[in-house]
Amino acid sequence: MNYKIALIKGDGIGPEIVDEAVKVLNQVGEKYGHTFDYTRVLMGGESIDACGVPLTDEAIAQCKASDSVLMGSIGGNTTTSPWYKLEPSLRPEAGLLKLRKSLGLFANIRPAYLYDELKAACPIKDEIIGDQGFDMVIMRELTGGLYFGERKTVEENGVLKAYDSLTYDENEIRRIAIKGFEIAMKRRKNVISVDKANVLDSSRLWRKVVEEVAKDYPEVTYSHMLVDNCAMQLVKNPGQFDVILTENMFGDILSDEASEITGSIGMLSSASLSETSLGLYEPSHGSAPDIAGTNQANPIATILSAAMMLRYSLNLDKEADAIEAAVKAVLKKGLRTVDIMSEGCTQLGCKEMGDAIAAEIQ
Ligand SMILES: NC(=O)c1ccc[n+]([C@@H]2O[C@H](COP(=O)([O-])OP(=O)(O)OC[C@H]3O[C@@H](n4cnc5c(N)ncnc54)[C@H](O)[C@@H]3O)[C@@H](O)[C@H]2O)c1
Ligand SMILES: CC(C)[C@H](C(=O)O)[C@@H](O)C(=O)O
Repeated sequence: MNYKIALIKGDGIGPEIVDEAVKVLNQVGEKYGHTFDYTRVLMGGESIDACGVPLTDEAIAQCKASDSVLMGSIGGNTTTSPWYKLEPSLRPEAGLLKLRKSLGLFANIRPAYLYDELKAACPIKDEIIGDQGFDMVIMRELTGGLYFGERKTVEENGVLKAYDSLTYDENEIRRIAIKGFEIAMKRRKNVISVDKANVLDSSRLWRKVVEEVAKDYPEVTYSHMLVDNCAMQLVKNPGQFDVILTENMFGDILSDEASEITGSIGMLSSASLSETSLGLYEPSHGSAPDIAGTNQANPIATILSAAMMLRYSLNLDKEADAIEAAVKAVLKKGLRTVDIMSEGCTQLGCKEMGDAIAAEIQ
C-alpha cells in the first residue's frame, strides 16, 4: 500500500529526530511492501521565517490531504529567540495549537513505560520500581481548557492584569472520558481521573461527567485523584497507574514528569487523535534548542510515535510491533543516546541510534 504522510520537521532538534523516524519507516516499508510518500509541511519557527506566520492555511490543507501527520517539535529558546518578540498569536506554539484545533485532535495519548533495560536510567529508587516497573498511558484532553480559553492583558486602574480562562463543556469532557475508558478496556482496566475538584468548577464538572461515562464500563475500575497528589504519586508509586485521564494543562505537566521517570523525556511518544483516522504523531518533548545540531538528541520518542502512527492511523499493527521490537532489541544490546546512558553501555549519536533501530526491523 501507499500512504501519504505530512512531515513537519519543525525547529531545533526537530529535523534531526524526524530524519531518523523516516529512516525507520522506510525500512518498515521495504520489509513489509509499503511506500510512504512524504510531503514537507512548514510549522512553527520554520514557517514564521518562511511565511511570516507559524501555520498557513496551505499547511493545514496539506495535513488534511494526508493519511497522517508526523512531526518533530517546534519552538526556540523562549528567552533568547527572536520568535518570542512577536505577538503571541504569531509565535511557534500558536501554530501547533492551531493545527490541533483545525484537525480536531482532542485526544492525546502519551504512553509512559519503563523498559527493563532502562532501569538504571530511571531516577526512582529500585525498591519503589520493583520487578514490575510501570506501564501507564496518559490520556490528555487536547483542544480545550486553559489553552483555548479567552485570554487578555489589560490595564485596570493603572495596574496590568492578565486573564486566562479555563472552560470545558460536558461534551468535550465526555468524548475524552470515553477514549480513556476505551483504552483502559484494552489494557489493565483501570482509570484514574485526575482533576482539581477541591478548587475548580471545571474539575467538578469533569468528575460528574467521568462518573456518568464510567457507568458504561462496569469492567473498568476507576477513581479520582487530585492533580497535586498525582504529581507526588507518580514518583512515589508509578506502578499504580494504568490510564491517567486528565485535562489539557494537567496532562501537559504530568506527562513531562512521567517521561522523566522512564529514563528521559526523549523516550516519550505521543499520538493526537481526532474522530477520524487522521492523527498527529510527535514526541512529547520540545525542540531542545540547547542540543540542536549536535547529534545528541534521542530519536526514540519520535520513532515510537511513528509506530503509533502505523497502529492508530494506518492500521498497520504488525509493522508497529516491528518498530517497538526493534527499539527494545537496540536497548537490550546496550546501545544508548547520552540522555539514557549508563555504565557498561555504548553511547550513540542521534543518527547512529536511528541506523541501529532501522537495522533491527524484522
Ligand atoms: N510539541 C512540541 O513541539 C513542543 C513540546 C514542548 C516544548 N516545545 C517547545 O520547545 C522549546 C524548548 O522547550 P523546553 O526547553 O522547555 O523543553 P524541551 O523538551 O525542548 O527540553 C527540555 C530538556 O530536555 C532535553 N531534551 C528534550 N528532548 C530531548 C531528546 N529527544 N533527547 C535528549 N534530550 C532531550 C533538552 O535538551 C532540555 O534539556 C520551547 O520553544 C517550547 O515551547 C515544543
Ligand atoms: C509547545 C506546547 C504548546 C505544547 C503543549 O503545551 O501542549 C507542548 O508542551 C506539548 O506538550 O506538546
